[in-house]
Amino acid sequence: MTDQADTGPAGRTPDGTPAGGARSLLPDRARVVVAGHRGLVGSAIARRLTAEGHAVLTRDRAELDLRDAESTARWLRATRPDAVVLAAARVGGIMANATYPVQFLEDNLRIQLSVVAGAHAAGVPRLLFLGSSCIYPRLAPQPIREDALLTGPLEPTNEAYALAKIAGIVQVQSYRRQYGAGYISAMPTNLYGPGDNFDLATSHVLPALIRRFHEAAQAGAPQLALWGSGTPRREFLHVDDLAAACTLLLRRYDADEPVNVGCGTDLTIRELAETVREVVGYRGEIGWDTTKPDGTPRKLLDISRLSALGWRPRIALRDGIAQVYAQWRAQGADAAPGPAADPGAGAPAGSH
Ligand SMILES: NC(=O)C1=CN([C@@H]2O[C@H](COP(=O)(O)OP(=O)(O)OC[C@H]3O[C@@H](n4cnc5c(N)ncnc54)[C@H](OP(=O)(O)O)[C@@H]3O)[C@@H](O)[C@H]2O)C=CC1
Ligand SMILES: C[C@H]1O[C@H](OP(=O)(O)OP(=O)(O)OC[C@H]2O[C@@H](n3cnc4c(=O)[nH]c(N)nc43)[C@H](O)[C@@H]2O)[C@@H](O)[C@@H](O)C1=O
Repeated sequence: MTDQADTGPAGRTPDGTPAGGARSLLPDRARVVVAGHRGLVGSAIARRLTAEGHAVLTRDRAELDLRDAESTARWLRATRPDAVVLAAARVGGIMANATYPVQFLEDNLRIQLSVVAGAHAAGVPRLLFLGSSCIYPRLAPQPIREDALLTGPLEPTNEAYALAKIAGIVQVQSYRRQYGAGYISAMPTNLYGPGDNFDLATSHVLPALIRRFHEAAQAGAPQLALWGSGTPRREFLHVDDLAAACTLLLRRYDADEPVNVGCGTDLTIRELAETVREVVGYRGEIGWDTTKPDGTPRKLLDISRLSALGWRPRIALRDGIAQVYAQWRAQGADAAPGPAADPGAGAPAGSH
């Protein structure tokens, strides 16, 4: 069995070895702060850590704004965890990134400064920083290796966010180089899973397509216009697979270079749309609104570094989409009215 199976008895990893133990960089029953614990990624990592027998420590945003360096440092000093996972960030899809570059740059820089510096000041020995595949050059050779970082111009629609994330990587590397801190970075590809953001103005493509196809099917709309040309290629990883990679890295990885986390295969947005359409059961026509941006043409990650540690993704894309769609409907979220309803349904810019 790989290190990737879902759960095991408390205190043990899914491959049956102790969650901590002599070879692990994370002690048994570690106390781990998860910053961003209510988000897509943070909640999945918190579930995974709990399943492995660790204690997850959190603070809601209403009590602690992580952009506030002093309060964050005070909380980390009082908590003194064994490790910190930094999964708090301002996150969004292509339109949110392109529309609010100031917030994507400044909020993320401030959160990273607070949490990483605060963890070091509190003597926290392990920290995992979550970056993103958008840190790599827009036209990086595919699949993208970690050493492609800073070798070319970035994708303009998410340049501000990417630069904040690159600063986070360098910050983590600097604490390692200057102070010998056991701080590491993971670079996930596009993620999806339970608890994703379905707000059409700010979401990533996968939850947006689930919602838009669902609403178009409910309305009996004959056509639905999706964004861009449909030709960009993306790689999609279920967040539970990411969470397994993150706890593996906390246990086993202790080096300067970031680690890519992807599933190893990609598909076009058009192919993704066909898959989501089938899962949801929409029978109308798909059009493409080419006034909306495509973003990066392709960003498939090279995952050899992570694979060498024994990690494998387990959740097939179609199964994951069906799971997320079922969960979203079970939560009654599909019935929610409001401003996020899709103005594009039934009014495509062009059909193919
Ligand atoms: N989603 C994706 O496709 C990808 C995500 N990532 C990375 O994973 C990480 C998490 O992303 P994801 O889970 O998708 O994002 P979400 O938006 O789902 O979650 C972000 C979390 O950060 C918290 N947060 C944001 N700002 C603050 C703040 N000022 N103070 C306290 N908490 C704050 C949010 O709190 P609240 O819930 O209260 O709003 C939320 O819990 C990010 O670093 C992102 O770059 C990387 C690649 C792809
Ligand atoms: C994770 C990653 O996520 C972002 O980068 P992105 O992958 O370009 O973002 P996306 O998921 O929003 O779009 C992917 C593709 O899909 C197309 N698309 C079609 N129809 C819809 C649609 O309805 N909504 C959205 N959002 N996209 C659509 C869209 O035009 C694009 O071609 C950045 O935040 C970046 O910083 C980052 O890290």
